[in-house]
Amino acid sequence: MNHILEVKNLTKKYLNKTVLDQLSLNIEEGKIVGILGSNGSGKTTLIKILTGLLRQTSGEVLIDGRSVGVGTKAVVSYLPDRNFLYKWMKIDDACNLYKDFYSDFDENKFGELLDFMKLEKIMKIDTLSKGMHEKLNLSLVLSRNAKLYILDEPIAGVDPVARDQILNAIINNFNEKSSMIITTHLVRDMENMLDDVVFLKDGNIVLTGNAEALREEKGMQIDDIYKVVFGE
Ligand SMILES: Nc1ncnc2c1ncn2[C@@H]1O[C@H](COP(=O)(O)OP(=O)(O)OP(=O)(O)O)[C@@H](O)[C@H]1O
Repeated sequence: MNHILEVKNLTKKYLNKTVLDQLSLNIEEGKIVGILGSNGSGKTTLIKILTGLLRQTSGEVLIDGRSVGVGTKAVVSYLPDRNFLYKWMKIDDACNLYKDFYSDFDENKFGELLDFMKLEKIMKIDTLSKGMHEKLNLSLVLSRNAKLYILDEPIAGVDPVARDQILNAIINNFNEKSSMIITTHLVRDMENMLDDVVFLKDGNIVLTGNAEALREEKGMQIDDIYKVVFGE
């Protein structure tokens, strides 16, 4: 069994505050893994370390067998939890930016995803609604032929119809030779697409496993387990 991601004893401190505490985690190739946690549990901090935007205080992260750096950034396609495109752009400019930046960007796939999302290349970024922004960002990220996709809160703040469309796009475009990490606290909407789940609480993994096995073991949906773990 190959691991696309290996995290060993990962700790991140901001001054004296420990945000990730000796975290260890392996993710197998071909899996969609949900990192589930309430606000402030450390999800975005973990993702930023995996994508090289933040440096850990201690511990090791290997992606596809390599430490985080230029090499791993080339094989990771990352959807941040905020908009990353310039307001003056049209969707077509965003497409060209991605094409220039990432050799694995598939323009045809991007065109198909835009059609699916009912977006057009002539649209200006600053006229898009929040849901349309999320759909565009996701279309760009999914159009790369990456080994690992990391989606930070892909459906936060979008309406239920847009949510379904986004989830369908993720499921339909997931290539089983790649792997995906999705952070969310909207567990009910996402649990059916997750192979494995990791519950992150105050910087610690408090529960992890195969989603189906956990449902059987606990006799509950992952969403209900989440409510028990996080006391909602
Ligand atoms: N630059 C920083 N300096 C100090 N503390 C920080 C910094 N960034 C994050 N934190 C703290 O680290 C903790 C974890 O934050 P993080 O953003 O990783 O959580 P999260 O699980 O992604 O939460 P959310 O769901 O709200 O995005 C929080 O308590 C936050 O206040």
